[in-house]
Amino acid sequence: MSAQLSPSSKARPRGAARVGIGGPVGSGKTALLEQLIPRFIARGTDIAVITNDLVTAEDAERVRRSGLIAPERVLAVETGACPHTAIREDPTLNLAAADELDRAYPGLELILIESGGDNLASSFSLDLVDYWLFVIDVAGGDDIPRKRGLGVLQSDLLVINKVDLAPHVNVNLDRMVREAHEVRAGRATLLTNCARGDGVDAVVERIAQEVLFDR
Ligand SMILES: Nc1nc2c(ncn2[C@@H]2O[C@H](COP(=O)(O)OP(=O)(O)OP(=O)(O)O)[C@@H](O)[C@H]2O)c(=O)[nH]1
Repeated sequence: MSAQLSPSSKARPRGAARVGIGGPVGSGKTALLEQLIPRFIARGTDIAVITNDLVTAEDAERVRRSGLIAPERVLAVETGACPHTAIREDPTLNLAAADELDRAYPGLELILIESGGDNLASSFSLDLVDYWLFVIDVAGGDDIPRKRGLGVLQSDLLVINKVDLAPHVNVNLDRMVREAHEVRAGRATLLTNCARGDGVDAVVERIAQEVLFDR
């Protein structure tokens, strides 16, 4: 596919599409990233990654060490105390990192930007991303969709992760999904087990269709 067909190309004629991955602390954002990277590489998508951490580059180091992607294609943004500032109010650091990747890799098609772990109200600026995922997990409780956090309501794709844990934490998955559909006004919701990779192909497919326009 050509990145010139992506929505991002309208704003940035030669740039890669930019996809945000946000969500509460520990919901599985990095685990999802680690499942997405090999799938996009296998389908021939030219990708790079930006991770956001509070005061370290821990997530970036984890992804670099994983061997899933060339380490130089993974940039770290250190956000300080407020992870959401760097993806919403003032995304300057992330924009600079994404521009740097665009310059370094002229054929780049997709940049995955993982936010630091935050709360249910976090969201991405559309100046930074073309599309964003919000990752919650069943261990946080099946009432999360009912709490109507901004991430749950407004993300382009809601990912409910750790479905394998549902029986162990007394979560009624059917009800959780139903309530997610109710509050999201038709926006997509997908279920994953990022420890095993279950459900991740559907996430890739969704991004390919909606961001890369590549079926
Ligand atoms: N059982 C189970 N564990 C998972 C799943 N996905 C992630 N985990 C585990 O959950 C923990 C947190 O996962 P991470 O990927 O580090 O979560 P994160 O959202 O990136 O965390 P922060 O960056 O600290 O906000 C790790 O111990 C993962 O192994 C899943 O689907 N099922």
